[in-house]
Amino acid sequence: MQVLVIGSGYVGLVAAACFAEAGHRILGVDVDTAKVATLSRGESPIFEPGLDDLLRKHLASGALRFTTDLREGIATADAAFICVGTPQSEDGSADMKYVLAVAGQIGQAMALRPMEAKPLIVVDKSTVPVGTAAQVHAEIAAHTDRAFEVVSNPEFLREGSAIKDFLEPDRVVVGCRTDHAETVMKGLYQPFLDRSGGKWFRMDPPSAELTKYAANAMLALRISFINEIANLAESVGADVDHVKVAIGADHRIGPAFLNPGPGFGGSCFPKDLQALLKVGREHGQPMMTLATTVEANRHQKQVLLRKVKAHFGVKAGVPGPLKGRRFALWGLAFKADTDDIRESMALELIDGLVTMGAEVVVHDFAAMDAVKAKIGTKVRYAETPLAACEGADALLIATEWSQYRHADLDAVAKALKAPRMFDGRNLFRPEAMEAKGWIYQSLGRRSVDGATVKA
Ligand SMILES: NC(=O)C1=CN([C@@H]2O[C@H](COP(=O)(O)OP(=O)(O)OC[C@H]3O[C@@H](n4cnc5c(N)ncnc54)[C@H](O)[C@@H]3O)[C@@H](O)[C@H]2O)C=CC1
Ligand SMILES: O=C(O)[C@H]1O[C@H](OP(=O)(O)OP(=O)(O)OC[C@H]2O[C@@H](n3ccc(=O)[nH]c3=O)[C@H](O)[C@@H]2O)[C@H](O)[C@@H](O)[C@@H]1O
Repeated sequence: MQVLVIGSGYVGLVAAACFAEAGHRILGVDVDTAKVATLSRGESPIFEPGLDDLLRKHLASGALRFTTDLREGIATADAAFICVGTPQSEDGSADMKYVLAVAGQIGQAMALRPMEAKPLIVVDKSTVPVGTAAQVHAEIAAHTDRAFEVVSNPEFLREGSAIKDFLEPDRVVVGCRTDHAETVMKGLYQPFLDRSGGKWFRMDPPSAELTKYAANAMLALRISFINEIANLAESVGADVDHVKVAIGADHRIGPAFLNPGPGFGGSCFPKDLQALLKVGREHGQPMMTLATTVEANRHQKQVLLRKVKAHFGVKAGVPGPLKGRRFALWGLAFKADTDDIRESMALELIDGLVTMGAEVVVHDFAAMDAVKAKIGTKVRYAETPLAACEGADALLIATEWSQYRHADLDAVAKALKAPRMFDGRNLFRPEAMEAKGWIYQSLGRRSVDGATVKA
């Protein structure tokens, strides 16, 4: 099949590369000329494991090409995927201006399609509020009398494992009204479902649109829940590692996605929660669990800072004890295996520490450039995890890069002024740290220096 993928960000690039891998001919489109030039040279503008290889492979084979002009591919395309951003507007709702702009461009370009061509399947893959398929339909129809159908096909990939998630999906959700649309979509996705044994769900477009928000909201809620259990575990002398494994063994709960952390971030959970809250308000259906999840996450994003302040004896409004101290910070991305720092808790931590007069030396395996571009010389940047620790009063861990888990802790202890760690990802076990003589605080387990801090 011939497919246009409009928007070459995390979702569009991964979709383009994976559809090319499945044997389709893909034209990737982006308004950003620099990005298109980079991509056309076979370089990925984002860090995503496995993406570079697929891009290079299919640029070389000719299955994949990039352009700034969607008109180049519209005449012969079977489907056009809209994968542009839907950022948060000031009132919390999803900003639809990029999606609707693309719909308008598709509408205008439709004149290039032969009258007798099969209906173009226009696919909303961006995360969009319920009713968007109808809006996109109206926008395209305003410009053309050629046949098309708008389909909702939300994307569930995670950054850092995006290629695998796309090639081996748990499920594919397609909101469509006709069998032709379902046939085209199945033609694209069946190879992936064959590989993963994933499920196919056909439904109406509004249900597909709501499915996406419901999935992200449920996951966000789950994380906030385990974070609260972790905070409570510290206060009552329980160990969240035991609790999460035991509750996860109930098949109704399941073991995945139950790791306490320093608050969820990223480009999607925070904005999608706000968008769903807004939809609820608009329809007189307050989403109370979600409002609480947002609050709980705001609180959780301060968890490491609270622990540091308590440990060093910062009293309310008197930041003195942190003035002049140096902290090593491992991890800047909102999670491991990505360069994405959108809504990353590490940035809030840096802010808090610097405001109180501390110096922060940071390290990350992929997100240093993004942080440099955002906050410049507010922090110092270290080439290696160990270098970040030289002369620091403590090591803070915000991102769970596996390399950190395998670091030489004896060398790290030597580099620090004192072997002191605040671990926001529970990379190590308290007993092991105790045996090595560390002062160690983590989430939902006992503190090794005995100074358990209320979260
Ligand atoms: N990042 C993720 O992990 C996931 C994102 N999503 C959703 O997918 C959508 C896209 O997200 P990302 O890929 O992260 O966004 P992104 O911001 O990385 O990429 C969007 C791309 O669209 C391009 N663009 C904007 N207007 C355009 C136009 N008129 N024509 C062509 N290109 C245009 C931008 O230049 C940019 O390269 C959002 O709605 C997001 O919520 C869904 C699942 C996962
Ligand atoms: O709509 C989206 O954009 C995507 O949002 C999330 O994917 P992503 O944001 O890439 O990352 P996740 O792995 O879900 O992590 C989100 C946040 O939750 C945190 N998290 C995750 C899992 C966990 O057990 N504990 C935890 O604190 C992560 O550290 C991170 O800050 C969803 O998992 C994807 O299914 C969805 O497609």
